[in-house]
Amino acid sequence: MCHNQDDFRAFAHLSRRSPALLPITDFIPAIRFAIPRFRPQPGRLPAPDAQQEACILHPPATPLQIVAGPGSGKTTVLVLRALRLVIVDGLLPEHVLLTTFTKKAAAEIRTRLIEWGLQLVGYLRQHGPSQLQPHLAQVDVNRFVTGTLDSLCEDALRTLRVATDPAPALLEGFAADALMHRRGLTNTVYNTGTIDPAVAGYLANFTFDGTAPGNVGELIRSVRPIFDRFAHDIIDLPTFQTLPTHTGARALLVRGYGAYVQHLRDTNRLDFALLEQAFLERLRTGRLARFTDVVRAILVDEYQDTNLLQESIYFELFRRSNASLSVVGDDDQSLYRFRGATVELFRDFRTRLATVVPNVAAQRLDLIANYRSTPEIVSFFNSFIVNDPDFSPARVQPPKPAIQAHLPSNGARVLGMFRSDVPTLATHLAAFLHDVFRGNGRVVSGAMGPVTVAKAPQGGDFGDAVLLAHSVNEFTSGFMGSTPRARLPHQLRRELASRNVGVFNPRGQALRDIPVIQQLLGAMLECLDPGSALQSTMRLRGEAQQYLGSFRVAYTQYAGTNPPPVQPHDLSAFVMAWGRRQSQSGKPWPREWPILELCFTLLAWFPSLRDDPEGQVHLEAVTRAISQSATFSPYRALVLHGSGQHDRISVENALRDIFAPIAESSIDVDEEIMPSIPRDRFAMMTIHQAKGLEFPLVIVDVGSDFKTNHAKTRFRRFPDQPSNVTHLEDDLSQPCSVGTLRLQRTALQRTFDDLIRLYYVAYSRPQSALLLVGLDTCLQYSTSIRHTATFWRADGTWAWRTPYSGRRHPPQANNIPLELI
Ligand SMILES: Nc1ncnc2c1ncn2[C@@H]1O[C@H](COP(=O)(O)OP(=O)(O)OP(=O)(O)O)[C@@H](O)[C@H]1O
Repeated sequence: MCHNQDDFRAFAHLSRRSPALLPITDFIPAIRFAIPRFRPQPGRLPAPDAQQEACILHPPATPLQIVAGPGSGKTTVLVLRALRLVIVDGLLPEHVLLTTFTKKAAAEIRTRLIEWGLQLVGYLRQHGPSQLQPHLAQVDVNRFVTGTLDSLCEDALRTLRVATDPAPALLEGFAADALMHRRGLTNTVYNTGTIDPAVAGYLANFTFDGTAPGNVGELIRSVRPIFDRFAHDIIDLPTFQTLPTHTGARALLVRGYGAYVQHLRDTNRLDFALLEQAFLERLRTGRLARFTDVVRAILVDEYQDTNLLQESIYFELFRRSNASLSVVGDDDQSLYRFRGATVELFRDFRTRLATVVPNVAAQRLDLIANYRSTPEIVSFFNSFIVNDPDFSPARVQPPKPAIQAHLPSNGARVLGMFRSDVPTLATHLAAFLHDVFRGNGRVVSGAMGPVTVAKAPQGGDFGDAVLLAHSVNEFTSGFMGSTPRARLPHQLRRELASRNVGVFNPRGQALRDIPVIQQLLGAMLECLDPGSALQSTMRLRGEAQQYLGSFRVAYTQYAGTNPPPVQPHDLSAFVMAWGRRQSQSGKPWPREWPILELCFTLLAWFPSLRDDPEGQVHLEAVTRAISQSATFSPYRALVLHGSGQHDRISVENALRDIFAPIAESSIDVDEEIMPSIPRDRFAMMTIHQAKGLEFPLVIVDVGSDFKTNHAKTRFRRFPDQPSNVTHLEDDLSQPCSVGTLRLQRTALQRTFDDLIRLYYVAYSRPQSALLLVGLDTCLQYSTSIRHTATFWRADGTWAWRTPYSGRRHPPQANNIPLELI
């Protein structure tokens, strides 16, 4: 078989015991000599430990699945394994591909590879055997191929093209949505201002509240996940459109999808889902030979969040390159079902790989030693993950053993702060944080006596703490005209501000609601289209008109304060002159003016967008919207002058393609834009964002939104309905090859699984202290507020409550494993 011949060629290289290279038995000692953090020290456990060593030294020719608990050093292991492939097995860094889930994690891996790689290579150049030297002379540790799978696909498609494959342009979310609307949905699903009723009826199954999309914005938001899933789930479209229910709607959606994909193809653009699809297609048709010929090792981090399309890419790469394959993940930390992540692909990795590549038997190794958290925290998240017996079949079989704590105790138990209302909670939490980071610490009771929760003596600051929540929105969304209410993140921001402490929560509000962004956009609007002369004649949706109006008002009010600089001209004068296309420098007005340049010029009057870390993130979101609009908007984000009717149309296009999407909240603040946050800021982030991170003090909001057992909040704590994402999985199960795999658990079970994994990730982030916060109604003995995060089980039993002996039940649950402060 061709595969086996290739196998021989590649693995002969990998398993060669060449005397020219470092013997495998010398690798770990070399690490310990060369890299300071692995140097043995009295009182420190040897690192890497025995389990990590087994993973690093595992033979490259046998695919490896590492099931790694939180804080078990999986990144460490991946990096050392990659270095071993170079030093022991003679690969060059450019042969080794390492992928992970986020750009941030990829950057972290790269930093460690380069730092440790340089130390190791430097050491071996001096102390390694002479036969190793010619190989080391070729090793450049900067050449490891690292990134997210998307970034690697994009790179490969761009750089490894044959002359007939043009370089594709990659579209960001809102640009892809705009084209999906214009080229895919219009004239199929959406005709002359109306959404096809059959399609609306079908989509209602997957909207959050079960109502059909009522306008184009909602239509786009409900269709996008379906189109993405067509690619990620590798949906067989002919089967999909002949399913017995909603057949007409399915057929229309498939037509719309076809038109959208065709348009992108014709104009040589790709959205993110199609990027991976295009990569796989080229891989399969042998058009990426230059890539597969070079790859000798593939190491994948965060494999538990892989989708079917990505799995197909990895398997195809493996099949074609016969590279050494190692995947690392933690089924208990899979969080991205809504993006098509399918934890079963990790759970069943070995059997799935064997199906695709016969005669290959992957091996599983577990990493269960935790080097991040105190034993009290480890024991807390261990008991959390086994709390609900109904969850256990969802885990890797057999489940990895309980995580073992390796750090010493600091005496503190897991803490809880529960108050009667959010303002009190915010005040007390701010006071606690202030004591810890600005005062002498806060004394709490520990199992062995009082313990002081205090900042690190050297350099400890607010940057060591984080608030994690399912959502960090600072306000509730106003419902039916009601005023939005300030949530814990906002109340805490105010409380900390009153103590002169800044917060970093750039995703706390939609871009369109941030006052300084409103002022900037209003100024830009008044430059482009003074007095709404054009805007008022355009057919924009009500929400867009309304917000664009309020941007202009925000600008007018701000300009009224005559903000500096006022020399050589003030803000109003600049905007008015721009509106008249009248140069203030006496030069003739250019024929084309990039809107991005207008934005940057205006920044002179908006210093917080330049200097404040939150402002920088918001500004970046706006400038990305402008530059992305240039990829699809007919006038490429330019304003024309002296070109007749094009002058007007260029402005109308800018309003429609840049400003309206911001006004309709179609542009997100990218969670990966993270400027360097000053250490004295207190960060708030979603649990999703915190994946892979660690902090000395982690505060998890488990209940500040739950005063009563309101039906509307159940999906966040104790769902009585399957989530819309699991509904969609069910709907697509037949035309998807992993459909039945997912259906091994009911949609409601999967909805619970997602919540359990979410809070498991949250509870495993802290190093020294974990504090759960919420309203005290959540802890009452007779509470009706069930919540997975507070150890309720799907069958309605509650681990924190045990039978009482007296006549009246106690006011508070009697088995709460928290030190309440
Ligand atoms: N053998 C070891 N001895 C001491 N510390 C270690 C060892 N291995 C890893 N660590 C440390 O443990 C912490 C967790 O490691 P790492 O960030 O690689 O975890 P992870 O497995 O990726 O975690 P998660 O899955 O929760 O994101 C890091 O601070 C790392 O330096």
